[in-house]
Amino acid sequence: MSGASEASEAVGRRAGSDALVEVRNLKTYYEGGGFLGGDPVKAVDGVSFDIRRGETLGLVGESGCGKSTLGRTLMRLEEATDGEVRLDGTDITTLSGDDLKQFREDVQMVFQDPDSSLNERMTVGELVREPLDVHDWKTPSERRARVRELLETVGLQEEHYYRYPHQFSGGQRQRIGIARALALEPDFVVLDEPVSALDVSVQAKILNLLEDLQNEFGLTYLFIAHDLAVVRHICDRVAVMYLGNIMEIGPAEALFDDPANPYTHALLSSIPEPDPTAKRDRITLRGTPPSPRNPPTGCPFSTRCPVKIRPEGYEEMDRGQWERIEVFREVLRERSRANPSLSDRARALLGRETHRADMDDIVAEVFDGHETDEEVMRHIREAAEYAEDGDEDAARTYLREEFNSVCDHEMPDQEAVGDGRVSLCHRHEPEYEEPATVFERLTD
Ligand SMILES: Nc1ncnc2c1ncn2[C@@H]1O[C@H](COP(=O)(O)OP(=O)(O)OP(=O)(O)O)[C@@H](O)[C@H]1O
Repeated sequence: MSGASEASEAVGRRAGSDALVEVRNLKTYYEGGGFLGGDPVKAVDGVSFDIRRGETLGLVGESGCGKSTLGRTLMRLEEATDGEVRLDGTDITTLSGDDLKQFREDVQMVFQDPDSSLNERMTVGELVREPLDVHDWKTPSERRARVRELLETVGLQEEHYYRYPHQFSGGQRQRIGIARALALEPDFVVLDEPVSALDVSVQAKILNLLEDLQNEFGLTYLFIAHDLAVVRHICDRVAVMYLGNIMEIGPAEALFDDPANPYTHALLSSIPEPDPTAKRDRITLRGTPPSPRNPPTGCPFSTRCPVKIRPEGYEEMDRGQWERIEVFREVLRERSRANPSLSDRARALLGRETHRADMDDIVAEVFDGHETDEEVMRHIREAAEYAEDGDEDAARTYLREEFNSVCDHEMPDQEAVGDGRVSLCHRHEPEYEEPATVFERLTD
């Protein structure tokens, strides 16, 4: 069995058999557009998880990590590149004809921005009735009655039927969006940032409504959000996404109280602490995520991980020095990814110097004013020379070999880490220290 399918089996066993949605090794790539094509954007890059009947699974992560793409793939609004999505046991990635039509009744999506998802020229009644019309649901008079019932269910009044969306507040417009989503009595609803565009006071009302509706109709939710406080409040379990991968998934309380994965740790560390006297390990995340066109070969988080496993001989090096080496490697990665401008290429062809940042300047920028071991500086200069000669690949390979870490070149397995949680990190393997232990040392 391959590593990926073993992980999938493990995820399935842990989630039990009450899963409504089962996702296995799902990938959604956007083909490189433009004249020259290029590498695809690996927006979702091999995720496996279950969503149990009647639960709310939160999906969190920084902007661009693939949350919406994952949600849209589960809805068949994007085509999966590989892997499986089963809804109630049926793989939906290959459905067509009547089966696809039935699927479109069973699943619905609520969007962040009610303004852009509601046609301003339709009345509220027409908007809520539209899905019923499209699916030829029962008779016209039954549809009208259903719309009235739905308006009441989401807290709108019957007289709103003939009004237009622009006559409503943001919260009311989101209620219209929710009524539309519920029209065909779905089992599974993807809520994509459903309250992010609303005032805080309105957010709470919409969240309560969503909870009430879930209890009343036995709905299963995937709740996509960047606001971790909202997620903690409303979700039973949470999945933390980074660069197209799920880094950690598990019950909300356990995951928030005692994050197992270094990325979860760093993400939670960015939430302001309500009690300023409370002790919380603060870790600032350096840099930005790598491009999903060109993700790291090993662990997706390896280029920014504060507790990355270090090679022999570097374990005891102080944090600042190790971080500067990591920053220098990051600069080289960025430099080799950045396309030289046309004029730079022309100058290079003519044998003239280009305007790309001089390597000596970069080395000085990163290392000057800090104490660095002689031996480390020798390696840095050697790599800088390769880069200066235009061979960035050789520079990167040189540094990779010297500062080699398992995190750089091997994808970790999904490991069970207690309390029903699964986390993607080499540090859960027995020969390494757990992330929490290293974090504690770093923040002492
Ligand atoms: N239609 C598309 N074509 C090409 N690339 C896309 C497309 N849609 C999204 N992407 C890219 O895929 C990656 C994941 O995007 P996605 O919108 O799924 O992330 P997200 O986590 O939902 O972000 P946000 O929180 O900002 O909405 C990003 O790099 C994005 O630029």
